[in-house]
Amino acid sequence: MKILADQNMPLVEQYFSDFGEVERFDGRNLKPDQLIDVEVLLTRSVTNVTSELLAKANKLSFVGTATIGIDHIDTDLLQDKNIAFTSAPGCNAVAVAEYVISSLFALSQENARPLTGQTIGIVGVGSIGSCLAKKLKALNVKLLLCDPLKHAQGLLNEHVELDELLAQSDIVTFHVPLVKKGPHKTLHMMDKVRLNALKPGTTIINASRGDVIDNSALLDLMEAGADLDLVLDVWENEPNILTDLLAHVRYASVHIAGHTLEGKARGTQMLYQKLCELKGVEASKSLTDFLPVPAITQVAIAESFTEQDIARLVHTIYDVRRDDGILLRHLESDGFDSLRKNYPVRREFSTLTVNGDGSQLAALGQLGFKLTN
Ligand SMILES: NC(=O)C1=CN([C@@H]2O[C@H](COP(=O)(O)OP(=O)(O)OC[C@H]3O[C@@H](n4cnc5c(N)ncnc54)[C@H](O)[C@@H]3O)[C@@H](O)[C@H]2O)C=CC1
Ligand SMILES: O=C(O)C(=O)[C@H](O)COP(=O)(O)O
Repeated sequence: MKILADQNMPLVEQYFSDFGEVERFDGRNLKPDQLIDVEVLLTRSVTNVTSELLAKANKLSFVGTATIGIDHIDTDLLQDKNIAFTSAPGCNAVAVAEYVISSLFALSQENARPLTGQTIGIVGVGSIGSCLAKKLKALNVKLLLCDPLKHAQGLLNEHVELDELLAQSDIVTFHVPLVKKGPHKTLHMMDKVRLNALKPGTTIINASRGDVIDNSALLDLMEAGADLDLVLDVWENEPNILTDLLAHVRYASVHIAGHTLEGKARGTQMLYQKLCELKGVEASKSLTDFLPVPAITQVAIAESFTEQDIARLVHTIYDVRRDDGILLRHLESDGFDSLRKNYPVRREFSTLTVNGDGSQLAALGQLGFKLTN
């Protein structure tokens, strides 16, 4: 069996070589000829799986994307062609939630404004939004949640309409899929009108898809002197982003919010599990077979600790400012995709065990750290 996999997908040889020969491809430059005789195609978000790409795919029976987002895949086409498909729902939800939490603590430190008491609006309350909400409940913040689809299904009681959420929140973070049309479209959900209506001092975090915010309208607003704190991981027209916007962004990164070692590896594993299911074989390999021991595994904490102590703990594992530095310093010379390809190893909070006593400790467990007691 011929298996074609994105060059930035970890552990493919380890998981898939029992099925056949693995070949790698450059995600943004896959050509139809490369799909001749390929049975399994494993992609990430940068490969558009369209009828043009599949024009010569004579043996393709399975397409998997090791991502949560599926806006790059023509799923109707795959269904028409009877090609099995899976994505990796939730694979990097923890990673994105931790990216947001790292950003919140960094801003709180730099703005000398504690998180406690602030109102945080989460737009899109699926895998990522709900994982984030659960973690944030440990921090005494007020949460507002907006997800009209879940609300309509009876799965979210406390839904707040987007415009109300924008008016009431100090910080707004987006976790919606890219939906280009229909009543719940998210393309330019933050258009010129909504951007202009934001309260001065609002923080906007986008780690969903770049097109959710009209980047040109945002640039115009920032150039006109708007007082907003921007944390952007995703951009319109990646990899050729609106570089003028960078100067106005507090933390700018190259679409890496989900790129923990665990998040990416979980994505590969989920595709492996699906292929095993389709082939009727046992999925015997698991993440623990492959993930290395992290550099720091244990830390002790005093019985009583402050928000600053939690921030230090969070930033011991991941400080978003490390990624901001990478983008601003290297974008022109290295390019967006090269920075993504060479992204330094990042681990999740759960790799750190916190030793301590006291009633406050549970909050660290809720944030995702491991506890001994
Ligand atoms: N920056 C990064 O590295 C990553 C970005 N993502 C992006 O984040 C998105 C969300 O991921 P998940 O939470 O796992 O997806 P999900 O599908 O579990 O949740 C998305 C939620 O958004 C809601 N939603 C849809 N349209 C909406 C609207 N107009 N207003 C408010 N809510 C709406 C849905 O009802 C759903 O509950 C993905 O589709 C992907 O595009 C995902 C992983 C990593
Ligand atoms: O899961 C998603 O959706 C994402 O956006 C990925 O985490 C990042 O995409 P890649 O380009 O690394 O596939």
